[in-house]
Amino acid sequence: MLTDQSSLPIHPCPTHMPGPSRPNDRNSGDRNSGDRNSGDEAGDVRSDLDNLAPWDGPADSDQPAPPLDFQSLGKADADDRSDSSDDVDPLAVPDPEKQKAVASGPSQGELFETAPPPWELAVQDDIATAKVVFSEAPHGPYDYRIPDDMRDVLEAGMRVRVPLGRRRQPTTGWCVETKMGSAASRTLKDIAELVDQDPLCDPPLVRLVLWMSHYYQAPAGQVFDALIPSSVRSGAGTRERTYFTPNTSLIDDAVIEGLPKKQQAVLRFLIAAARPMTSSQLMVEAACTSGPIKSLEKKNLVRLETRREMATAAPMRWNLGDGEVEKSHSLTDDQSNALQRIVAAVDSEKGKTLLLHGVTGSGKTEVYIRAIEHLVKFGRSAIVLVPEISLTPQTRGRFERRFNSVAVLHSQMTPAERHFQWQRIRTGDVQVVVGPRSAVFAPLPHLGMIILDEEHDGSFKQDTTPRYHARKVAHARAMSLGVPLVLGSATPSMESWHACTTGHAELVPMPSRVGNRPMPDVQLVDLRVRDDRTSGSISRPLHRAVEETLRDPGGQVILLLNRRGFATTIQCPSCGHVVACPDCDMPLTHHRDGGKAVCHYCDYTIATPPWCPACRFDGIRYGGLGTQRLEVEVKARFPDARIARMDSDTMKRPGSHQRVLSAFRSGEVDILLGTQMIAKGLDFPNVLLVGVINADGALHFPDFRASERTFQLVTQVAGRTGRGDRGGRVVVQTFTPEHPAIQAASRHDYEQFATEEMVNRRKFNYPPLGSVGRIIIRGAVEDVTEATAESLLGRLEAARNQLGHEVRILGPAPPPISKLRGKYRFHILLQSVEASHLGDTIRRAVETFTIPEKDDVQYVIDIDPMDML
Ligand SMILES: Nc1ncnc2c1ncn2[C@@H]1O[C@H](COP(=O)(O)OP(=O)(O)OP(=O)(O)O)[C@@H](O)[C@H]1O
Ligand SMILES: [Zn+2]
Repeated sequence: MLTDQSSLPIHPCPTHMPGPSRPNDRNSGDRNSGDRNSGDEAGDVRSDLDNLAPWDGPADSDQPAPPLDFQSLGKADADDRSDSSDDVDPLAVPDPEKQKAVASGPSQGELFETAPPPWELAVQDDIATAKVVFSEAPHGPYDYRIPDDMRDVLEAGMRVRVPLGRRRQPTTGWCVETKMGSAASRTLKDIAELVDQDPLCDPPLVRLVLWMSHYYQAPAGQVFDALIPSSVRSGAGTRERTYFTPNTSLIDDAVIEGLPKKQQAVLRFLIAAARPMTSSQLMVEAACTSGPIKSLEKKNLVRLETRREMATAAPMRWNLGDGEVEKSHSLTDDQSNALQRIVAAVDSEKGKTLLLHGVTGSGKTEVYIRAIEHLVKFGRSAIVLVPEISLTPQTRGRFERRFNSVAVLHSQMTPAERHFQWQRIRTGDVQVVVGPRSAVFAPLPHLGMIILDEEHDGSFKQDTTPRYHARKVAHARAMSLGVPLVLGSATPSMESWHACTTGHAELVPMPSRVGNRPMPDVQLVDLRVRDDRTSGSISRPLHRAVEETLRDPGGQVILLLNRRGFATTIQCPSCGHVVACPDCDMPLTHHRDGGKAVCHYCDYTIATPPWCPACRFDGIRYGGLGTQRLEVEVKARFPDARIARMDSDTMKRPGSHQRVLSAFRSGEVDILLGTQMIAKGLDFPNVLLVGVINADGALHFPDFRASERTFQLVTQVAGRTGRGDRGGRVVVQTFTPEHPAIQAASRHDYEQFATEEMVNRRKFNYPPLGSVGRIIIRGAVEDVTEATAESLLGRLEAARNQLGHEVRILGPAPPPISKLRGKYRFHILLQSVEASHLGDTIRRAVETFTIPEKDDVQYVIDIDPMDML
């Protein structure tokens, strides 16, 4: 990859490194690292930003690199686009040396005043070095010498143990590059030890790590940790076994003849077996005790080799005897057209993005399956990413029945299972990987396609470092391998829709439902109209509709309320006091089971106070509506109906999700009520009515995506009905029936919504028309935190001005959650039409930005944030 050695920034052995990130000062790197165990935002801490070396080589594959100018979807931030406007490597990371006006680290010149004499250069050419990054601060990269005996073994993507600073024990890091010759080799320390025998990441994945590290401004070591599950890193479910082989160089007939009888027998057996054997295998098969084996070992006539192996056999395959059958349907016209276009993309062997815009119930899954069937014929494999909640037995079953070898990854696997699946995937045993966002990293050796189902779903964005979006990473990975990326949704994200209008993705519409079923009728109930209102949360029209549906034999109802708990505020009617979380300043939610008041941001829980904690007034009031209160009301209104509630409170135990859904499927439940969990992907033909209790819930958030979320939620939940031959209808309760998002959802009109929404986004160049970055600053003392935010703002403005980039910088301001887990929060928003300008500005600003340890303030960079809370 690297050709011009002389221009390399040399990262000398850490102990010799001056400057702010000097690792021998143990604390300096951890300066901003805060409390690593505090949950969501833990660990996503910036200290010194990586001095990334110039990883700007071409892709390893001989596939032509696709053009990269992919507005906001997968724009890989290739700043060196000017070099070659067309063939830009999607994983290219710009050369910091080219960009840096002020070098932050020591340059080669500063370190070595005189050039080494030529004879030394000749020797140095023969020195192999490795670049190593760390997940804990200091993050590197630092160069190390590769000892001769490791030269042929060490590759990028392996873990190594190396001396770091003054630490007594070697530190584990990831090798990201090996190369020959280094002018500074005299000062380099040796790699102490290899942790892995084989790389855990192949070269394309290593490049993906480096690209993610650059784009998301996260330490490469932490990106590796996100890529390689901890169960794999720790070898969960494995054990070490020692194997014996004959030491042929010392063995001849005379030697064997000279041995005692038992040892002779064992050695002959081992030679004849012609494979390495463990001592227990030998003892059984050669019918001996451990004595002769030990003697042979002492005489050096057998060689020992330890290997780490899976201790357990395959975890059980999903129990397919669940009474379901998977029919292979004859395709609808929409489906065959969509399939043709995907197959054409696969056969073109080019990286290409397709957006499958299929209305709810159009049969998108069948298209994915057929497309994968096409791929598997050529020995290739696919990744299917789904929202975690869609990993229901229904989805698993669909894939497992149609392919011989499927790996389903989900959050309830044991570490050993996860490791086992990872190994299976890596050996090329698996045709299809189905899983949530982290499955985008599945190490399939012959990856031929990536599919994101429900691509608009918020769960594809990770909310801890590295704060990646699986769609963007999937795009980068697919394009670098030259394989298609298929995005599927009934309500595509504005990003993906925009990519189609700019020619960066191909739109594949599926406008009709399977069997030409009509889309369900949607009735809007205006909650401002008195006559329709009741004292509860279910309006008269919705009440009537539920009654009618329950009278229909087998008719089922889904009710959506996107708020869990019983009451969302606990307020004193006398003094107005609201019971709030002391750590987050957010109102506590009353949960009836157990009489608890819970903070939904940090889980802080107290017994619900019987009187006002402020004025002792005896008559505290529960306001607002959660799913628990709705359940109580529904039970009272429809006493004969069988009701199930589905939200994260009732779905805590493994398998509970599946139990409720199969009860609903088999007709043992008449009314299923719950949060957005029930809005996604469910396919039940007897659902004749969907009720939305409050469509405005998400509308008034201070977030430019509020309309989009509302449209998606209402459209998706509406799509759960009318999926059988019995039709279906939808009742949506709202205080703003005239809102464009609600209007468009009521007509199932995505295009109308998208067109209007794009006009709004254009006004302020919000994504997808521009890029947004967010920096959250948090600390224990409010004004110190604010002052830190202000000084970061100054850096950002200076960086922008130096670079001459057009970047709008807003803030610092307190976000809606202005206090979380006892820390005050401020945020700064950055906006730019060019993603790379935004990234450069932040990178430049934080390069030398350090916060005094005593301030106890940390900051987090979130590129393409999905929420502003
Ligand atoms: N060609 C076909 N003929 C008959 N039934 C089909 C066909 N294709 C799919 N189906 C069935 O139609 C139903 C809906 O399919 P699927 O769940 O894939 O839709 P979808 O497009 O993913 O919908 P949603 O976006 O609402 O989740 C499933 O029960 C599936 O088995
Ligand atoms: Zn809290």
